[in-house]
Amino acid sequence: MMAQYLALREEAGDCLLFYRMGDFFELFFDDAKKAAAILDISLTSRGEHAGAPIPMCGVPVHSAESYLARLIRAGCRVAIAEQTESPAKAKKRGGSKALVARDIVRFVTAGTLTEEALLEPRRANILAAACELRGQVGIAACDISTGRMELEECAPDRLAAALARLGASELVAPEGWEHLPDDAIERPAREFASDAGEARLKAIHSVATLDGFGVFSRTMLAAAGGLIAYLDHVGRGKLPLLLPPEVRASGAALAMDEATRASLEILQSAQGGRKGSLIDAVDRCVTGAGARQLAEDLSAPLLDRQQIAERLELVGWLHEDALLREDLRASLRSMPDIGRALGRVVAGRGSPRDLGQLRDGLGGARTLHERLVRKDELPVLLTRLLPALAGHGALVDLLSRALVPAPPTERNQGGYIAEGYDGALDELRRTAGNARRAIAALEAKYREETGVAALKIKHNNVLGYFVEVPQRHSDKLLLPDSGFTHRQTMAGAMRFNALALHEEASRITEAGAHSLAAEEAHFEELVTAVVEARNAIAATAAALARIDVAAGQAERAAEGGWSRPEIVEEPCLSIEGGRHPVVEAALAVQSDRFVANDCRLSPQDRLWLIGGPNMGGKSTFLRQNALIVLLAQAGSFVPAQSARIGLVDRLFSRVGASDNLARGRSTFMVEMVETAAILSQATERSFVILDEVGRGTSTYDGLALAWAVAEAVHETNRCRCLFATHYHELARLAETCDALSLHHVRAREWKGELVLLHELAEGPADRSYGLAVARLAGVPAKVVSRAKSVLDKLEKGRAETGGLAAGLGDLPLFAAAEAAREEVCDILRERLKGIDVDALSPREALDLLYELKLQAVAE
Ligand SMILES: Nc1ncnc2c1ncn2[C@@H]1O[C@H](COP(=O)(O)OP(=O)(O)OP(=O)(O)O)[C@@H](O)[C@H]1O
Repeated sequence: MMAQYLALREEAGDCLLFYRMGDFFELFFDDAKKAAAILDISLTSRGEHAGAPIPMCGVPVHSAESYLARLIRAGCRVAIAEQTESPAKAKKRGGSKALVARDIVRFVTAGTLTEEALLEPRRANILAAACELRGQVGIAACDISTGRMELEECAPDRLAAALARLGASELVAPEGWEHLPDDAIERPAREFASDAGEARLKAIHSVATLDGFGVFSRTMLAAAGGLIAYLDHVGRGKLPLLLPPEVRASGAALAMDEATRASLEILQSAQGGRKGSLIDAVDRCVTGAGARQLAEDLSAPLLDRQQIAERLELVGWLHEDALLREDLRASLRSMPDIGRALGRVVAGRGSPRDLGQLRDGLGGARTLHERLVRKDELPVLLTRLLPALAGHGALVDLLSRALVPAPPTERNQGGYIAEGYDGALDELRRTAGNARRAIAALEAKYREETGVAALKIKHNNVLGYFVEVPQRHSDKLLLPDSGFTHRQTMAGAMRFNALALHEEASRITEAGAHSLAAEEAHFEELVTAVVEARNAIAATAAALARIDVAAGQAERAAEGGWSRPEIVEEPCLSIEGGRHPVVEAALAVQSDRFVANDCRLSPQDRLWLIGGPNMGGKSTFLRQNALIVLLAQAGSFVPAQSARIGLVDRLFSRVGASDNLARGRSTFMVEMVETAAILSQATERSFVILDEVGRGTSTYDGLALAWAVAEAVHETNRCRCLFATHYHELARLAETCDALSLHHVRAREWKGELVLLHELAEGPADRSYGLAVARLAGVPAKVVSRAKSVLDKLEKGRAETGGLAAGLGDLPLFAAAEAAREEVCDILRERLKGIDVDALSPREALDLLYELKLQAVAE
């Protein structure tokens, strides 16, 4: 056994090995230690290896799923080694000591789950593959629980942002790749071959060319090849559901990098959970599929005004008609998750219950279609979605005729094919039923014949049917001519067989086996019918999800008094009465009111410097505007009285000195790396929020950096930007930057107490209130008073010297300083251009070089 185990262990690689032994999956050696610790089960030992006891732990097969779920959540991957022959067969093959053959039948990994119990209903489960070809990165992503597959291509420096958008549970990449992302599972580089990828996709979808699905680059196909090869590996050759791949055009979505996503807490709060995130505050979907679609929408808001308008039109339509919305949501709520049921069926892990879910879901979609199609003036998006809801009539009828109303999750007991579907099956069931009745009649007959009133006919899995009498009444049945044969003696009872009973029991067993086989055959037929219709079923699931998202957004808008944003081309951002959905919800819990604020950015006034006290609401204001942009471009209503938004191509959010120690960089370093990314990437169509950039270093350095960054954003990037800062000195930028204006969050000191008004006003902040906030926070009065005297001294010094920013007014503007440097370069460039290198003698060339060098240094 050890040799077999070690061979499988080797094959399992870095996965834990679940080694099937009878009714248990056993784990040995380090696997056992690791699993026992994670699962909190006892670690025992069995036998010896190399002179030491072998650590072992195990989990029962029937409850393996919940243990697997915990291991996967803890970041493990598991190889399942099953017995591939029965013990009887092994004995026949190799005698009584023969070892049952075992093989790894499947790998269970975070990205390749299909089991309902292991998946979160409201979250997509993405497996991604990435690789590089000729300087471009290809990414293939799929959710095998629903089969959706997407291919994209990007530059290597966009890889992190693309992966952040996908939020994959598992990522595979070629081993040794220069851009190998953290946490990627390394796979042999040869698996990422574009030819093989293309061939596999064609074979999976039975097409001669992929042109019908879109235009795919070699890079994308190479990534697809890597993805499919990995799926082959984990499924041991059995592929899950894969729908035709879709191309995600680069630039189709609002670009957001990882830091922006994290700081805006879109799908996850800073604490790591869904609670406190944007999606938690906006999700009113009634189906898991709707919630998954919403998460995708929020992760990749649109850039196409037409598409955004179509989504908004549908939300608006459902917003206006509350009755229809409620009705629609009630129907959707009762519908099963057909996308995932389909995924399981196609992966070969479907159950009768999954088929029942498909029947109910597709039937529900058909009813919804009938109801909606009768309405006048349907929104464009809905008219496009509606056809996908119908068209499954024949399949729904087949499933309805074939299945019982509530089919079980297990197939081995049968009983899921409905009566009337198959005459022969009904006959078999009748035979079994008759035999059961005959057995009941036999019991009465035997009682009468033997005169033992306590005689019973019972059944168990070992003996089958038998007659049981109390020990003291057994004499009569033990008589040689009684017609009963003794089978077993128990404490206080005796068990017998009888010919008539045996005959009836055989009839039941035989009919049972036949009907089970008949049901099994019907199950396979039904699965085939579903598999054939897989693309159409997936389209129905997607349409239902999209309708649920829109209805949920309409519901959320009605609940919170949200409005429909207007998306325009010119780079403006006019938000009246904007609110932060998460902060507002948190305040509502404590019955506090959120103070709505306006934001009015335009090409003439595109950078707002926002000052004001700590806790005054600066960060909240910055973020709420970013979130409103994000929601609007995702096609949602927004928490504002009105919003006019110039389409944003990239969204950046930076919070000064946020903690990112996990990456081993100092907070200030992180802040600067992130700021550098903005300065190099933000365009005139971008929207940037910068929250206290520069605060992570000394005052002078911080102020200098904040100053230069604000100037560069104003002069070079020319994007819309909200810049929160504590440096009063920055206010002087308003003197030189004409599209920059000063704002502050208001506060008042009233009877010595600080009152934060959370209200945005024009003009610079008058003072910091830092000490007042410290007092509010409970810093001891003695310390605050000492700070006050230090502050007085500092302020006196500032008044005398002109303060930290003294003299900065004479500094040439960022662009002007840059231009001066450019000029020098231009003179040199001009001279270089004029040189005919071939006409120079070596001596002349050397002289020229000296001259140029002299000029460059002199300038
Ligand atoms: N518009 C608002 N209406 C009501 N309460 C608000 C508003 N904005 C912020 N708050 C409350 O004030 C708290 C602090 O807000 P926020 O973090 O935005 O302040 P800040 O000015 O960025 O502070 P700091 O400078 O210390 O980072 C929030 O957690 C919230 O409870």
